[in-house]
Order: sequence, then structure tokens, then C-alpha cells
Amino acid sequence: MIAVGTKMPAWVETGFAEYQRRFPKDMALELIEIPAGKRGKNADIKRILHTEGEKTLAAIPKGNRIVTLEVTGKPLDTHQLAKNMEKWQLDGRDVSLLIGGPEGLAPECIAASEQKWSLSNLTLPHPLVRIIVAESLYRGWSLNNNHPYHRE
Ligand SMILES: C[S@@+](CC[C@H](N)C(=O)[O-])C[C@H]1O[C@@H](n2cnc3c(N)ncnc32)[C@H](O)[C@@H]1O
Repeated sequence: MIAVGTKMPAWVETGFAEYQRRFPKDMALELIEIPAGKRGKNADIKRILHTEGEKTLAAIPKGNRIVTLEVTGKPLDTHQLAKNMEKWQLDGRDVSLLIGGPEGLAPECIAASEQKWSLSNLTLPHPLVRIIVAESLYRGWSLNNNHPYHRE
């Protein structure tokens, strides 16, 4: 997971860590935080987004599948997500899940995206998105591995 924003409040760190620690070693969830640009009164948001986008793209290991979290992306229920995860695993490439900052992802990140995943029609705060994505992936893993965490 590559997410814009650092120094998250304790509840975000705790919530994310709670799911991150559950992943098995062969499907580890790693978090790379990209510092958000300073959004002062006369901030040039376009330039800030561009810088965040460049840093985000630079953080993606070569050859990774790029999946962007976007409100306007494709919604996936838990079974569809689990199937996607199986496909990702069979394909063999690691997956970089990109989460934007206050104004969203930079156009260059959206252009590089191979798959756009929407969690809801609601615009969610980016700190919360990390936790929801971690939990959803863990639930997908539990479904694929007959782990009792996911119940119908
Ligand atoms: C506060 S939102 C950005 C809002 C911005 N106006 C936009 O439309 O992208 C910050 C980031 O959280 C993620 N995000 C927020 N809501 C989401 C949703 N419903 N589905 C998927 N990702 C979401 C996206 O990666 C977004 O770039």
C-alpha cells in the first residue's frame, strides 16, 4: 500500500496495524507513506499533486501491478475481491495499492493504474481508507483460505 500522508493519528495507526499484523508472511501487507505537500493559503494544488504523484510513482517497485483506490473506480464485493486477489497471486506480480491525499491521486498515478477500485460511492477520508483496504484484503485472504474470520 502506498498512501499519501504521514504522522497519522493514533487511531489510524492502531486500526491499520490491527489488520496488517494478521497477514501471513507470504502475503505481507506493507505500507509506504508519501509525505503530503504543505497546503497553505495560496498553495498551488496542481503542483503539490504533481509532486505527490511523482513521489508515489517513484515508490512503486519495478514490475508491480498498480491498483488505484478511486471513488469512481469499480466496486468489488468481498467475493469479487477475493477472486481478484487469487488472480493477482497467480499473475505473480506484487501489487501496489495507491491511495491519494486530500485532493485525491495525481493524474500521473491515475494514468498508470491497471485497475481502479472503489470502496463506496462516498468520498472517504484518506486515513480511514487505509484501514478499510487492510480489513477488506484480510477478509479476502480469509475467504480464499477458509479461515473463519469471514462468515456468510
Ligand atoms: C479524501 S479522498 C480524495 C478526494 C478527492 N476529491 C477525489 O475525488 O479523489 C483521498 C483518497 O482516498 C481514497 N478514497 C476516498 N474515498 C474512496 C472510495 N470511496 N473508494 C476508493 N478510494 C477512496 C482515494 O485514493 C482518494 O484519492
